Amino acid sequence: MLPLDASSWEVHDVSGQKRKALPQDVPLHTRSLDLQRNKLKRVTGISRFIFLTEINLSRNKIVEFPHEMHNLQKLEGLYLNQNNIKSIPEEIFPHLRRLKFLKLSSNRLTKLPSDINQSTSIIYLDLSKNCLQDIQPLVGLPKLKELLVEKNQLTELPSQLFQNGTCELSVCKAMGNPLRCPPEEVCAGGIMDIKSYFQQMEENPSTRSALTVKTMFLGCSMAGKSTLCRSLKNGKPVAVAVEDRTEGIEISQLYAQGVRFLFWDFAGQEEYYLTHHVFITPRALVILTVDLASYSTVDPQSFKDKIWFWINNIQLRVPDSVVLLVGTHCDQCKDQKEVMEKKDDIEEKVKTMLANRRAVLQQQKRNLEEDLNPSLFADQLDELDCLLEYNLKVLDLLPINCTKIEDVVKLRSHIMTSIQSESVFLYSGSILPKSYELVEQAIHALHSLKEIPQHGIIQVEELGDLILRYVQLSRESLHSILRFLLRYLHRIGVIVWYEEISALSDRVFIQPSFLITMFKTIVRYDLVKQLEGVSKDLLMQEGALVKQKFTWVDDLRCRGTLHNAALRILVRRGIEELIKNEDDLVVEVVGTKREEGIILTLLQHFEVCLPTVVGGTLNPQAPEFIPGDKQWKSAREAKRDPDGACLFPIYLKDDSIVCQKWGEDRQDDLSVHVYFLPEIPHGFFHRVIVKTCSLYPTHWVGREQCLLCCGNRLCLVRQNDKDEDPFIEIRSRRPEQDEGFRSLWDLILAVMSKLFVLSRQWPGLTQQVHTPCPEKGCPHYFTWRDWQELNNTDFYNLVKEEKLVCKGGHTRRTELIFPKDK
Ligand SMILES: Nc1nc2c(ncn2[C@@H]2O[C@H](COP(=O)(O)OP(=O)(O)OP(=O)(O)O)[C@@H](O)[C@H]2O)c(=O)[nH]1
Repeated sequence: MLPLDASSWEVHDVSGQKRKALPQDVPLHTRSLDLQRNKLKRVTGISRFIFLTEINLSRNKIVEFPHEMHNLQKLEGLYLNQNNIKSIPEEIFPHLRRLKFLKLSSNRLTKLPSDINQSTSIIYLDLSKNCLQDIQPLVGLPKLKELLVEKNQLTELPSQLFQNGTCELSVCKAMGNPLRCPPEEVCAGGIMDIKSYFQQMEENPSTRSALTVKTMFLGCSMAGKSTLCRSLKNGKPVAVAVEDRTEGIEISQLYAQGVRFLFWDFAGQEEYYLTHHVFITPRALVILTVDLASYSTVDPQSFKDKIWFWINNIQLRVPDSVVLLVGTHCDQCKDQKEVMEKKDDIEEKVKTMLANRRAVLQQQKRNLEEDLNPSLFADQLDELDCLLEYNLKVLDLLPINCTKIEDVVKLRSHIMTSIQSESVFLYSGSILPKSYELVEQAIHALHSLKEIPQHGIIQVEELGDLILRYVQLSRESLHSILRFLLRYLHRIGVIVWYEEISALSDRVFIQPSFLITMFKTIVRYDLVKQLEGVSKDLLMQEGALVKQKFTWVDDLRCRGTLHNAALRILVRRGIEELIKNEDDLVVEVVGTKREEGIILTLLQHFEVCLPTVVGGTLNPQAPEFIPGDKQWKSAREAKRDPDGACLFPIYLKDDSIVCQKWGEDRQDDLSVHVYFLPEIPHGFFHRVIVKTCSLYPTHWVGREQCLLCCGNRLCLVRQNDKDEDPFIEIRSRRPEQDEGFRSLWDLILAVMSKLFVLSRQWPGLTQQVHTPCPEKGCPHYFTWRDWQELNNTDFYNLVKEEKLVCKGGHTRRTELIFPKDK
């Protein structure tokens, strides 16, 4: 663990020994002392060790920064991460002149000592996961190269830190702060973007902070989201006909009192909900709409469907959002008393729900801490700490009648007050240099002057060239800010730019609603009907026959599979209804038999669908999966066939195919349970299917189960949310001939690593892996260490090291888990 090169007699290791005080037997000449993972609350007596060059006190319970540290003048490396330190006294760092490496992450620091910059040798400084509001004291550290300040309460970074000449910073990580200056999107681009931002600020300062609020309207179907959205925009009630259901997402803008609102109205039906993750971005204002007239205080399901489901999903996906509850249809309630009763009931239940979640996480933390070997769970404990730090703000419910003008006005001013209150909505303002504003204005101007096509799809490079005609900026200056600006505009909902998808990163969608319209043509509750309605002419354009249409309809209905030719027809029809004579655009979006279009790339990227070969039998010749072996041939090649078909798990109706192939569970099946905390998010399993199946040449899928096959070995993945603690089970079956036993575990591990990659898309989620104890009648599980490491660890060693003991005291033979040892 210690990077310094110390001879063994100078190194003293007393880590992980549950010590509450410094051990007596540490030799005075010790150079490197490892005390991590103990139970120290104070560090008294450390000043005797004046030869120490390095000390590791991480993962203890220290509450005060040890004052005696100032005596350790030879100290070069100091680890104090994962403690409970709240403050650091003055007069310590000026004595630590040789200190190069300082790790103080995961503490409770609110302030830095003003003299920290007198510790002039510091090269590496980790202050992430604290509560710091200001890091100005760091200005003046001449050798600082790497600065980590993620997940604090910083609203600004000191510009002096990034001026050439005053410091040598080459790495700065500052995500997870309510930053305004520079905004977080700048920090996401790394040190060069931050430097460029401050340079622009110097050249084109702006004191105005741009207040743009992405407002997402969520809630059940018919709750009144579109009505709210349109009424707010018009400042008076706008009636929405019952048959005028939102499909996908509708976007509109409102300028009010210097604030720009971007309203994203999400359709409430389930089919649409499963694509929302494509468009939900963090730190938005969420208006959760509840129809109060149909809400029941006595039926628990009512709260569950109308509120719990939504808050839970928001919490799992964007845990740092602010949720404003709005109760509609008040006029259809009996009287004011009923409205108030429902309001109180909802608020009370929301409070209980949030408190319960917290309690579950805390209990889970205690369970892990009390385990025989808590150090195995260090990473999971950190993750739980992170979840506990997230604080979804749910504001009180505002009851309104959408048909009354006073109520619409009341809601508008309520929203204004909420976002202007800093404590509620920290993220609404970003301070941008004037040049950024000019570039954004230019983009809008170009669009309204039709220099950017109406559909808004344009290459980043072409956009850059057009902007240069409107804004007086050098090509280099524009180049240095354009990517940030696109990232920023994407986050606030003005444009859509999928920077992370390599096939699309060179394209910007200036008009997000166009993109959504394309989505709507495929992801919709009545897709079967749409497909049935495809005309002969449209079929001919694609070179298809009426007979084929019936096959498509049948495959979609029975197997949740949509042929790409059918997809092309539906999307083309959707586009042509909007835009005429844009053949190139149609090809770009829809694709051809040989080349995948934008829409298919997006649907696959966001795991809405999985390219698939339907059916297939066991193939004993299929290559064995060897983790880490890049040469392994998976279904990937078949995957990107634009003339193939795609499986849409959202359209799957049952599990019959899987049940039929798998039969009954067997006693000697190996099984692993992955528990998700606080629960498995809605739509998660669909994406599990998409991710895992894409790895295997042969698979069968059902609504909550999928069966994978590699060679002649079978692996079943299924969701179980019927028990109190929901889990995903991975069951693997011995083949008749035993020679492939090792691969069973490989299959399991491969599926698990996919599961964990996927679970990272839900920042409000954590998971734990268990293997049920095979001892007859034993209800306990073997708990595994954190599997997140799977991707970057040699997991053969990881598994080998495990000594699995269940709470009933049974040990599991490791060779059963890892037969390579035999
Ligand atoms: N009387 C009354 N009717 C309302 C109120 N709010 C909404 N409505 C009506 O309820 C119906 C559904 O409203 P929408 O705004 O379309 O609901 P939505 O949540 O957007 O529904 P989806 O598009 O399916 O997601 C419409 O006919 C509205 O006019 C209200 O406060 N009072």
